[in-house]
Amino acid sequence: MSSKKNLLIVEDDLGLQGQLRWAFCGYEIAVAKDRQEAVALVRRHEPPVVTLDLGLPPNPGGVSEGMASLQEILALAPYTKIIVITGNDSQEHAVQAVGAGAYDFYSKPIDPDILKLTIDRAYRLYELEMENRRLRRAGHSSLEGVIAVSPGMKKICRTIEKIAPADVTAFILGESGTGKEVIARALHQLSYRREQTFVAINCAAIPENLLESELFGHEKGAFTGAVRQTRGKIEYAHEGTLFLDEIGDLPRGLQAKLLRFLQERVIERVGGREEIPVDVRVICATNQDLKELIAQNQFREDLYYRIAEVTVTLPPLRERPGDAVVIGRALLEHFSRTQGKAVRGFTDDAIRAIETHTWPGNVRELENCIKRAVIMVEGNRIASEDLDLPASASPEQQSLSLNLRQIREHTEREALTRAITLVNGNLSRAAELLGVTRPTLYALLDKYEMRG
Ligand SMILES: Nc1ncnc2c1ncn2[C@@H]1O[C@H](COP(=O)(O)OP(=O)(O)OP(=O)(O)O)[C@@H](O)[C@H]1O
Repeated sequence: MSSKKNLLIVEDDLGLQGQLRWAFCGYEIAVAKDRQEAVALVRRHEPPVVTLDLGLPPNPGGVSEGMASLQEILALAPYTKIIVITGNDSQEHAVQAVGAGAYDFYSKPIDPDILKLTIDRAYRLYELEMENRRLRRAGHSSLEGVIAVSPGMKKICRTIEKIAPADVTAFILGESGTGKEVIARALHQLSYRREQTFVAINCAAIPENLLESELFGHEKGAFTGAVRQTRGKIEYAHEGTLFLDEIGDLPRGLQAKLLRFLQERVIERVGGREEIPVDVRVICATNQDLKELIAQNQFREDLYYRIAEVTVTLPPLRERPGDAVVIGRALLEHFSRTQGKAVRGFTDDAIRAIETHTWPGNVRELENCIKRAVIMVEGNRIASEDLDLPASASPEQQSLSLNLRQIREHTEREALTRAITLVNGNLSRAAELLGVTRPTLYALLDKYEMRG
């Protein structure tokens, strides 16, 4: 296969075709004379860049065929960079074409040297976007649904990978919206129970008098309204995973019953006498300080040790350098698809705003913010004002440390993450941006365990 870059020239004028072929001989060139051929060649070669004459047969004097070709090519290959070639008196059509998704326009007469600059720029952008997408996919960690680039979260992903195959009871701690349920689901997906059900129950959302039967089920006639035998969530999760969210809100009486289940792996339905063996993996989560609840006698210490066989503490988003931007990009892609809007990215100031905001509501707040911005934005890129965030964190929101080594390490880590995020993971460019050599960059990445 040729290592040359593919370029498709869509041009009906034979003279111009020859001139362009010759001028761009450094590229692997395909030439189409009309819409049909152009579309066929896009299908075959998937060229990253296309030059497209707007005046094509059967309407060489107008722009309808050119515009239709533009739309068809973009529908087939939305990342293609199309440079529209127009007559020098049709600026209006050029602008219209860019509005319809063309990368740029060029007015005749053609100066190949100048056109080549535009084409080269289009290639660079295309490659950058591909790298960006690759990175975004890379940001999708080995854990389903979990996007993470920060060292803290990567470490957590490794922990989850390790504990998934073992049937230990995991305890996930973290502020609201940090992704505790996402991590619990990912843990289930990585375990041998993945084919079975994942049952989630929020202990704080169900009134105390209903929670027992919700968890353990009940026999017919166990209480007024118990008209038939009903299985509880624990039984539903048999052979799968049971996720008990807000475990700190479990009433004392039920704590004893849950403890017994965790020790003996049998349940008794409310009003029942039969012991039913259930095989589930239990994952608990909370954003409360259970030690404090134990001290206040609101949570049983023996239950705590039973559920916390392995504790995973999710850092808040503000302590996960780089995560807000990569998660933000994935959310932008998701919401622009689901909202049917062609939003292509963030402006640099929007990225800075995302990086500097402290996200007290964590990923959930980020999610709401990006969704709103996608709905409200008028152009095809989200700017900082569309995000509607405060300009920057107030000094009291930023923790102060007076230990010089800690400050240096923290700053270095942040600079590395920022640089790598800004250049979409291209390490040569990150080294350039940081003013260090590549080996120095690698050494720093190793030092902070930020590689791979
Ligand atoms: N690392 C991540 N990558 C992608 N999406 C995430 C990530 N973490 C969280 N989310 C998304 O953020 C939202 C909140 O996550 P989740 O419900 O897991 O948080 P939580 O800590 O369980 O919240 P709460 O304590 O309020 O129950 C969800 O929509 C989830 O999909």
